[in-house]
Amino acid sequence: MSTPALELTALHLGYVVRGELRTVVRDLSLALAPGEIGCLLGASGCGKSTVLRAVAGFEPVRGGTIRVQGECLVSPGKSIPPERRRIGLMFQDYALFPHLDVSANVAFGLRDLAKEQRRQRVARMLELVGLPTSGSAYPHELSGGQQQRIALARALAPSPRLLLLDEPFSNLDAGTREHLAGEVRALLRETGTTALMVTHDQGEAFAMADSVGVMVDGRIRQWDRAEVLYRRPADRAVAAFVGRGSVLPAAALKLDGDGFVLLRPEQVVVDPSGPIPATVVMSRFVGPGHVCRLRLDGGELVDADLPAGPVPGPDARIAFRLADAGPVRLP
Ligand SMILES: Nc1ncnc2c1ncn2[C@@H]1O[C@H](COP(=O)(O)OP(=O)(O)OP(=O)(O)O)[C@@H](O)[C@H]1O
Repeated sequence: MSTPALELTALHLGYVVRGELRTVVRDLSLALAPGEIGCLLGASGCGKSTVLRAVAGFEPVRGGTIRVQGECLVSPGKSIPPERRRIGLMFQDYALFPHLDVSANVAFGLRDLAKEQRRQRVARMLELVGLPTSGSAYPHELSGGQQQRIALARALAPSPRLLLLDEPFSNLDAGTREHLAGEVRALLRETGTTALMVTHDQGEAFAMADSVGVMVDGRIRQWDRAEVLYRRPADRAVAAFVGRGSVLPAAALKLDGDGFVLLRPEQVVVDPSGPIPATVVMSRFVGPGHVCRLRLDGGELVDADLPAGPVPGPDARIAFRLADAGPVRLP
């Protein structure tokens, strides 16, 4: 394998609170190939922003190493300062400078370039993010989505070796978020930029990333492609965090063996001759079909996505079978 663009090895991170070290990230390792987009996905407080801040150089590392393109930035006793890391940032709390126009914002990291080169680079970046005529606008004159594109242009302008994105679209409405995530992904591809993003939003993670790490309590539980996380979650915590579904004892679905299985809503097939009886608790039209909640006779609740057509009302008795690609057994 070629040298990873980013390599975190056995990272330990924490904060000193009232004189005591509180570890919040434990033994975290990951590697991104050149041009790869990775994402840490996890609930609030799991430690994902701390990882990004440590890679940027804003948090001390308590153990482990950070390498970018093979260069060691952090190891025991060594830490290269943030301004020498050549890493681009798109952080929520690193908004555009309100008193500078768009061109000056994008030019911010280009002070080493001659004036004409700088002007050309800014124009190229504004074109890249689809806002070629916005150079003289001020941030407050732009929409939230446009501001994020300018923030991206500013981050990419100095050709960073790595781009870090912290919940980059969380202030935007759901439609804009999805659209922009797709656009930014295409842009990073076009520029061959390696990126590490963090978010608690699965939609954002899946829309952007090649590889996603689900983080629980300071550790990566599973690092995989989105589809693998969805279809073969490594444990119950990942199963519960990624996608909709129900974690049930195998016996509740009349399957052999002990242990638990993950049943996704699309794996429930309503069938009058199916082996599993249930009662409809709730059904809601979402177009083109319905989302339903069913109660099994043992009391377990199951989410089901039913296709378009008549849907039994609340309290109706139904029966279902499992789709061929049935539930996944969980360790
Ligand atoms: N400066 C700090 N001093 C002490 N503890 C902190 C500090 N910053 C964060 N923490 C704690 O570290 C843990 C991880 O915080 P972090 O911000 O990395 O989580 P996160 O997963 O990014 O959450 P969010 O999505 O809410 O930003 C939390 O328990 C938080 O309270």
